[in-house]
Amino acid sequence: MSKAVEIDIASVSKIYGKFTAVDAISLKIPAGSYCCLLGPSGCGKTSTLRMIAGHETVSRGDIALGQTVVTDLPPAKRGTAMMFQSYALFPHLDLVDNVAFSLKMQGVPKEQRRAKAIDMLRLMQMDAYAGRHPAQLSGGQQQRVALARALITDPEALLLDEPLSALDPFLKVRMRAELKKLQKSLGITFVHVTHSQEEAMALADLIVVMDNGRIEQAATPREVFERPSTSFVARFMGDHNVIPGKVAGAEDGRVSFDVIGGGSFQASGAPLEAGSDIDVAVRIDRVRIGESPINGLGFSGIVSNLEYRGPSVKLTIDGAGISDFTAIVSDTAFFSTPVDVGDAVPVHWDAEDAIVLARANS
Ligand SMILES: Nc1ncnc2c1ncn2[C@@H]1O[C@H](COP(=O)(O)OP(=O)(O)OP(=O)(O)O)[C@@H](O)[C@H]1O
Repeated sequence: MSKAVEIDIASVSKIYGKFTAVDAISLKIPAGSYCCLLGPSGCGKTSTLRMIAGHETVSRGDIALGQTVVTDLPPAKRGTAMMFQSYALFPHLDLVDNVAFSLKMQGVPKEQRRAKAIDMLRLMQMDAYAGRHPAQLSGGQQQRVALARALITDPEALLLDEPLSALDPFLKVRMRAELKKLQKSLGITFVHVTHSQEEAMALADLIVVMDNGRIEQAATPREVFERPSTSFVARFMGDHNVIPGKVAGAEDGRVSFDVIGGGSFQASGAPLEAGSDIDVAVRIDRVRIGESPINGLGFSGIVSNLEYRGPSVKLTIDGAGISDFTAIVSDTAFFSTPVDVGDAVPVHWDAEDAIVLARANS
């Protein structure tokens, strides 16, 4: 039943009064992919989603679904469906009438729309509850009904605004797996707004990291994790130490840099002019402790905090002008030579795990 379409966002801006919430973004979301718009509160992800849906006007630029430019079309004519954060179910209607609502608006005869609504409830394994009202359902069940209601129009793209935020942590993880399964089985394009890195990593084929109305990086979860393109992405994804410094020199794909008031280090990256301000990202899970640093790939510092996490231990270390440097080491590695808060410890990493990034614009 797949009739997925590519979503093409071309130089789209959203301006509220004098405030630019979305700033000339361009993005192609491949047909049939699961795309997560990810970023902190206020970065413009909901405005972007609402412009795709047609619930918000586009100030500049164009949006196309497949071959159709939808910029000026009303929501119902776009081939998209939207699922809202609060689910927006009608409390006075039973589940069948809730799910059948948009078909009623389209003038589909009662028997036909009820039959389709029951089919959709069956797809979401909610047909046994068809006669209930929303208040008689759990959060996860309400979410399934909201999905059935969004999918009843056979959309080419489903747009989801923080669909898991109302659920408790346990249910969140379960419904997340269901969303992914549903997207795979329907084969349509999903665009899902979230501020959770973990959620985006778990779900997306394409993660679009946004900040201040702009796209910082659009890539697969693995690329975003392994090769963050900016310091903002590295910091926001939370899996890197971001160390500010100044370029001292460069040769053979290595950049030497100095931390203000601290040590001199090396990282991987293209040559940059000496004196340029840079950030360097070091993967927190690739840092080793207890090995003497060589060739500017580590330092000696003092352990300022320890967190035991079961399979791993998180250490916070200060030294060489770097504060709150984080290392995640396996429990086995940690307990073979344990250290305590206040101990001096050498930390070490490989050159390919320290990458030069564009300095954050903030
Ligand atoms: N109708 C509006 N009028 C004026 N400003 C608005 C309006 N809607 C959103 N904004 C502003 O635009 C910016 C982007 O909002 P948007 O809702 O797109 O962000 P978001 O990334 O989805 O944030 P959140 O995660 O908090 O929902 C915010 O600074 C917000 O205050």
